Amino acid sequence: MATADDAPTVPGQALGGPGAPRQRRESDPATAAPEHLDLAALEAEAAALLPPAVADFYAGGAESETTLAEAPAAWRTWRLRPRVLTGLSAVRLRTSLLGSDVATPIGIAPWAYQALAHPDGERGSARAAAASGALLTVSTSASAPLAEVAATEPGAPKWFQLYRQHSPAHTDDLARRAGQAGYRALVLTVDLPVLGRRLRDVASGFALPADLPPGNLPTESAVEAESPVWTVDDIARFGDLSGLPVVTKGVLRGDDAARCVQAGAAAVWVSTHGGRQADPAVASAHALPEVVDAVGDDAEVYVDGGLRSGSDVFTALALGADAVFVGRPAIWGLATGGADGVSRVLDGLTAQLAHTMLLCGVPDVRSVPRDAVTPAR
Ligand SMILES: Cc1cc2nc3c(=O)[nH]c(=O)nc-3n(C[C@H](O)[C@H](O)[C@H](O)COP(=O)(O)O)c2cc1C
Ligand SMILES: CCCCCCC(=O)C(=O)O
Repeated sequence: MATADDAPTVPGQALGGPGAPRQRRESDPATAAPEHLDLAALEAEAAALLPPAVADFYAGGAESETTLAEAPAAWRTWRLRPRVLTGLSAVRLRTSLLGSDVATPIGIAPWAYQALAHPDGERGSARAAAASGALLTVSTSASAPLAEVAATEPGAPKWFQLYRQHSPAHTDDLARRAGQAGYRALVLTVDLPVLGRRLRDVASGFALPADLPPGNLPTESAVEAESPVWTVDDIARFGDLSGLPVVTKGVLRGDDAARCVQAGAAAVWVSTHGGRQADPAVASAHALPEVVDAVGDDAEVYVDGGLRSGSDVFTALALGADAVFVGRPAIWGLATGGADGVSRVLDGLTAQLAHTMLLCGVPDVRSVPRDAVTPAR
């Protein structure tokens, strides 16, 4: 049996068809039958386990929550165009992102304060990503220090997401330390010049508990607040400081994507920040083609937002994404099952992707053809 870690292909026979093995190994998407992952049930389970204000902080979006609500539905405005009679019986899931080899094109998006969801926190996400062969993006607002998360499964590829939050010196220091700690890319989140108005948090009075570990907060007692705004010049500056390729996360327009790449970004990440920033904003599923066209072959393109099934992931790859990332599904996995829960989500989605590829006659995640999807009529 091919596994995610030692072989690039996943045979179709194992993907829940007649005679498919029921026994499941972590890190082996070939044996994780698609029906084993029920994200709606997982979401409900997580909401019931978490304190209501924390559950709302994770689930919520900004303003009218239109962007949040439309994100999953926007992927379903595309339809698959299966190719038949291909003789395809195995698919390749392994790919390379900014030079790092991964077993699946589905990674974990940066999300803040993971210790609020489960004691495993960011270290749990790191273990899960390593077990599933997936890329992990670690937030500046992590509840564990960046070096400790990097040292958890040190051989597994991780990227560090940078926010400006405190003093300029502290931000520079985080970028330098991310490079030294072994992160393989620096992700600048550019869609948060100011925090979105999250009305659920206002209503619940959500505040971080006093005993939440400080993570990457500065240690100095007097800390000035820094404007979170980035400019295009920061792409080269923070690339130099960290020694890492820079990814700009939160791009929704082709012209912005082209500016990022011109300024030195190695990749552009299409995102609405999970509907937590501008609202109502264009859905990632609709912004992606414009960004892909603008970037061409000059940089990699990733996407997140509302991806909830293997066919959603397949659609994103067909529209030109090199990889996708999930936020809330990883939160639900961590909240309900710690590191193992996150792995189950990653493996389940990867198995669903493999299943869709087999159904559509597409052998390789690195070259899903654009004509494999069409707008729904
Ligand atoms: C609770 C929560 C915390 C987040 N924290 C961060 C963060 O620290 N940095 C960041 O760049 N994006 C953050 N995001 C946005 C995610 O990286 C990602 O863009 C989004 O969750 C993707 O949409 P999805 O949740 O529908 O998969 C956060 C999202 C959520 C839901
Ligand atoms: C400087 C802003 C911190 C934001 C915290 C995490 C985040 O991105 C979110 O969406 O929430």
